Amino acid sequence: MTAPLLALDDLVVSLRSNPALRAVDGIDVEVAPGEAVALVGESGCGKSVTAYSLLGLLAPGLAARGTVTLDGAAHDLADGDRLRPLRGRDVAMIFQDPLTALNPVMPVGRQLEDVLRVHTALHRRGRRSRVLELLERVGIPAPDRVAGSYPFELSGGMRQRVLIAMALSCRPKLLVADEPTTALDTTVQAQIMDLLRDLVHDEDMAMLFISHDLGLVAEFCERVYVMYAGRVVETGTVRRVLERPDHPYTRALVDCLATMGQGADRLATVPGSVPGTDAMPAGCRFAPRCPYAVDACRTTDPRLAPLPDGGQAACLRIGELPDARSGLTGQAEGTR
Ligand SMILES: Nc1ncnc2c1ncn2[C@@H]1O[C@H](COP(=O)(O)OP(=O)(O)OP(=O)(O)O)[C@@H](O)[C@H]1O
Repeated sequence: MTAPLLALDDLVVSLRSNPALRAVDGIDVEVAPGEAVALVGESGCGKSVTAYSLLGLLAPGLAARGTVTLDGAAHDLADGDRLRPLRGRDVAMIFQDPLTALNPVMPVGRQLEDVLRVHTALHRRGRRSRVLELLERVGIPAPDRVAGSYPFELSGGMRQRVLIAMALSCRPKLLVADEPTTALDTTVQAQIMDLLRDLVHDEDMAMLFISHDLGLVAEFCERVYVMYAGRVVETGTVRRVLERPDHPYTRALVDCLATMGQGADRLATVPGSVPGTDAMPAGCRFAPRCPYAVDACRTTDPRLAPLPDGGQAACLRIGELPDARSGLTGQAEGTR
């Protein structure tokens, strides 16, 4: 791999009230220039906390440690304030709910101009025309009218486009997108995903895409990190992970996707739930929900290890599990 654009090294995020409790527990993530990489997992696995850490935007009750290296320059993640200059300039983020990220009492054009004033040397007229150019770039049909609108006057899809324009305004090298389409209906969701795909391609921007939706990840990303209970449990190319998921948790997620593909009328879910930071099981954190778990899984904490066909997974029973393809529909062995 070429030198990564982004490397998160041994990120740990703990609760200030009790540092023994960890929302993220020692993960490494790399993104190459121009690459679209996903963090995937159910709600509560630590995806958002990971993204916020690298932008120095963690909630006050949480503390990060570890290193982020961006374009060759290393930064200590413990010092969120020092990460601030990276925001907007090198890394931009778009959020789940665009309404909370926009100022409700200022027209969106002015908000975009403000970002340009802080981060560029453009003069007033230059900023004005750049705002219109950016709004046009993100597919807003009447940029002049939209620039003068307040956020509440725009639809959810339009607001997300405005936020994407804001993220693009300083030509960041990396776009972090945290569930950017969750709040939108399906048609608009597809339009926003198409827009993001085009931008990543045309602007040669890298993307860290955060989602619980393996289907979106499959369409959109090249590599994936599957997170469970604050850890990365599997990583590899999206293609390999979807076709031959190795970790039982990834298999369960892929299974849900396959069930939905077969026209299930309910959203398929993995039975059980992700443990909270104060209830992490000993041994493998997925063992209580894992159909393949044996006694050793409940006492030994598995570490990521290379897989024969590329990527890595953290499971004691890799190699003993049934073929992943049959694992999609097959039953677990009677090994409990
Ligand atoms: N401010 C906070 N204080 C204490 N614990 C937190 C805080 N924010 C998140 N957590 C905990 O950290 C863990 C990871 O949460 P996180 O929001 O990163 O998960 P996620 O995978 O992004 O889920 P979602 O898709 O719902 O955002 C969870 O156990 C959560 O309860």
